Amino acid sequence: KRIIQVINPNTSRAMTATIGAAARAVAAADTEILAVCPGQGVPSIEGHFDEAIAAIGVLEQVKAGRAQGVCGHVIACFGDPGLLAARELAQGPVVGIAEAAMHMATLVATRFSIVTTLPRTLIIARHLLQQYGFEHHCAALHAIDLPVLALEDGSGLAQEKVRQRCIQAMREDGSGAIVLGCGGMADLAQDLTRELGLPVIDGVTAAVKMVESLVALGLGTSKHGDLAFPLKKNLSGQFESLS
Ligand SMILES: NC(=O)NC1=NC(=O)NC1=O
Repeated sequence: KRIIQVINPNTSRAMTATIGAAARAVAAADTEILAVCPGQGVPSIEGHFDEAIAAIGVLEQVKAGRAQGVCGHVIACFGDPGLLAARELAQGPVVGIAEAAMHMATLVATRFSIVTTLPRTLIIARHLLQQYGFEHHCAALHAIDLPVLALEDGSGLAQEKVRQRCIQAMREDGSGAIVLGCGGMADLAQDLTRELGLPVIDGVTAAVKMVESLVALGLGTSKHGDLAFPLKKNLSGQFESLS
């Protein structure tokens, strides 16, 4: 059995459970999913400040996962917080859910739309599109204008807003696929794909299958160059455990 660590970078246990369940639903029979979140940090990630805080928890979880012998890691927040830093720490592959969903969307459609949570996180998705080279593949970005944790409040309001936004995007954007822009939306993709009749892609499940593929191909994070293990130095205070 191989173990894939799926890290929810925020501290919401309910969202960690949603993410873990989505990952397990697609994992191969010989893949065990270890769904985790930081013990301390930020309850939801909705901006640059939250991402900076969450990145430390991601690194701590990657280090813990390595000690537990996981074969790869998923960063299950649509900002892919701490992705490159995590790759320096990791031996196995590290895949963020934004990059995973975007890559998958480009394989099934010439252009895709993104539906995410708060408008202030749209710039983060735009930055990732530029960083990953997908800005010409993304036709439009939309926000449901609800906070991330509205997805876990049990009312179904956020889920209905996501559905409405996806229907609008399908009608107006000229996109062939839609990317769900939050780890907490992971359980919506299959039903929306079926109802709307176009690929609605969740990054958690996409990332799990990409990590399985990378591991199957013997591809871990390259340690040749800038993703080599961090330079040895004395980290102080709360960062000592990351040495
Ligand atoms: N755009 C987002 O909603 N990003 C996210 N914040 C979280 O806390 N989890 C996400 O996926």
